[in-house]
Amino acid sequence: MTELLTAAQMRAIETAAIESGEVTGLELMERAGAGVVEAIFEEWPELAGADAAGGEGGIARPAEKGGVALHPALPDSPQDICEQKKFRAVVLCGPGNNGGDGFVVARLLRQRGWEVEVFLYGDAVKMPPDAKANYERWLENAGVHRWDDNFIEDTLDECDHDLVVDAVFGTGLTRLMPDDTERTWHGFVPRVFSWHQKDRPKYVAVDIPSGICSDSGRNLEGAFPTDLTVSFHRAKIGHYLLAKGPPDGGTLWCGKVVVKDIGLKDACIADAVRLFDPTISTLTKFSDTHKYSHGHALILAGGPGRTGAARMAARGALRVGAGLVTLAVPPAAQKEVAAQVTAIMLRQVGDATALAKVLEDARFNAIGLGPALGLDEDAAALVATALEAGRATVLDADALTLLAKDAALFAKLHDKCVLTPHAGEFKRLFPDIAAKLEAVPTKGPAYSKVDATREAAKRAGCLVLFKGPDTVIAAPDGRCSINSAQYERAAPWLATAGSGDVLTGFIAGLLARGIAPQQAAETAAWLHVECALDFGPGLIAEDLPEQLPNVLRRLLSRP
Ligand SMILES: NC(=O)C1=CN([C@@H]2O[C@H](COP(=O)(O)OP(=O)(O)OC[C@H]3O[C@@H](n4cnc5c(N)ncnc54)[C@H](OP(=O)(O)O)[C@@H]3O)[C@@H](O)[C@H]2O)[C@@H](O)CC1
Ligand SMILES: Nc1ncnc2c1ncn2[C@@H]1O[C@H](COP(=O)(O)OP(=O)(O)O)[C@@H](O)[C@H]1O
Ligand SMILES: [K+]
Repeated sequence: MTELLTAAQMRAIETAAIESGEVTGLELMERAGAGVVEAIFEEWPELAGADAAGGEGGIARPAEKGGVALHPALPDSPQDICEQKKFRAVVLCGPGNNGGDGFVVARLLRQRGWEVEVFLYGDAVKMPPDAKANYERWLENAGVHRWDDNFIEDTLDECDHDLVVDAVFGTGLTRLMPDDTERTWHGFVPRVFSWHQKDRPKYVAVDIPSGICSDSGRNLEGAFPTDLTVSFHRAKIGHYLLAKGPPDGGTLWCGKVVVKDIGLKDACIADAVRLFDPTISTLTKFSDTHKYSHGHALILAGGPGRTGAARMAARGALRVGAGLVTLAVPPAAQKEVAAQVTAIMLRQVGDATALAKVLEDARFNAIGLGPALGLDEDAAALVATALEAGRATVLDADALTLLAKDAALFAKLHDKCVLTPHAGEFKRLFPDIAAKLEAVPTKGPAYSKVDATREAAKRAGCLVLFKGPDTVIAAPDGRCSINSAQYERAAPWLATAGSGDVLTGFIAGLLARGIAPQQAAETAAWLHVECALDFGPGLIAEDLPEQLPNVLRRLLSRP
């Protein structure tokens, strides 16, 4: 599993490496800049075509150290900049070490013969030492434009650039994007999202798009969207939490995330958030004795006309490997369900008393309930009885709404429970936490979906799986992972009616197999996305369980 870091964790790793003497900050910055250039050429090999003919010093410019004034030898109109055609880049540098990385990128591109224009936001005199060293090194052979929103906007509009590098702010973004970057942002958004515009420049973010908070993924107003984001050592949490999309759609701000090794060692970070990837051992844990050793899941169905959700959950539980699955069905819906299922068993459960009777059989070791269960008192009594049984239990949909309405019911949650809210259900269950998440952020690090899910899990005393393309799974003790359906795992067609019901079944099935709640929820969520990717667009919820054998076969044949 890959660790995702916060800015503070990344800074601590960097500081420890520098203090131990194994590397200097300047070396790390050089590797970071080189990593960005390498990633650019890997992503767009056609840009690597330039030879090093220009070389450093290829364009003679008087040196001017220490100042931020517009360099006297630089052209002062976009037309002048555009005069000559070779590979062209604009590098936007900020006042911190992110800007320092930008100066390295600018120098390395220039060494390859590129024409590079650099704009600096902020005061060079106040730059941190490594960034300043690279700024000064750049000034030895070239110049820097002082930040001017209008000039940048016009330059980008009028010139035939191949590349724009955003090195304005990285992990050090602490407050809203400044007003004087606004026009540049207005220029970025339509250009980056006009995907069909031929020959538009490639947009690359150093570490994270400026304006996106690296701990929360939230947009501190005016984020610069990009095609490619190049981060260092480990991806940051913010790369995987979905910021609200730009005005014209929900495309991700980061474009694609590439992580470059800069020679830092792994550190043991106790509370790191992880990007989930399953271990095969979880799924191969088939016993060779009998079906009961693979557990028996009980899925509660709703009344007549509302049994489809539970049937899909039951099918999911069976496909994921529960030894047996029984649907607990109200008498009035018995015929409807019997006509539709074969491998799944049925039990009549008319009320909470009947459920308690069924659960006297200790072989029912996992329960799934909520999808289309109903919201009346009888349904609430079923939830109470299920919780009192103390089994591994996944609660979804109506069960979550019932929990939100009744504090006494909520208090019955225990450490073998898994709650699977989508954003609306999360808000019903944890309105105060959701309000913090919905509040417009004004500073970094901003409150994140990870923070919210951890807080919810602690309050509920059980595992919480907060759904979405960036599903966050947190345990009460703070252990936390993200199951991403973004970037190369994007599967927006998974957002289809009933797909959450199947997820409930996957979790219940894995719980029945004796897998602990956190591992069961993480594995189920991962398999769920994998099934959607395997099937592709056109998917409906019923397809998900049927896709599982293919996914499992592929997983089990992994080297
Ligand atoms: N850590 C590592 O291992 C490595 C890190 N590396 C690189 O360093 C980057 C982190 O550098 P960083 O810490 O200097 O922060 P950075 O993002 O440049 O910004 C800080 C500056 O911005 C300013 N500022 C902030 N918000 C603002 C706003 N809204 N509006 C205006 N100003 C604002 C802030 O001002 P202040 O808050 O101090 O007043 C300060 O001047 C990281 O992303 C990576 O690229 C690599 O070299 C490899 C190794
Ligand atoms: N854009 C998306 N990309 C991938 N998966 C998504 C996306 N939006 C939602 N999902 C997933 O789809 C499922 C929807 O579940 P839910 O909202 O409970 O729907 P339903 O109640 O119809 O079953 C969840 O597993 C959620 O994580
Ligand atoms: K950046």
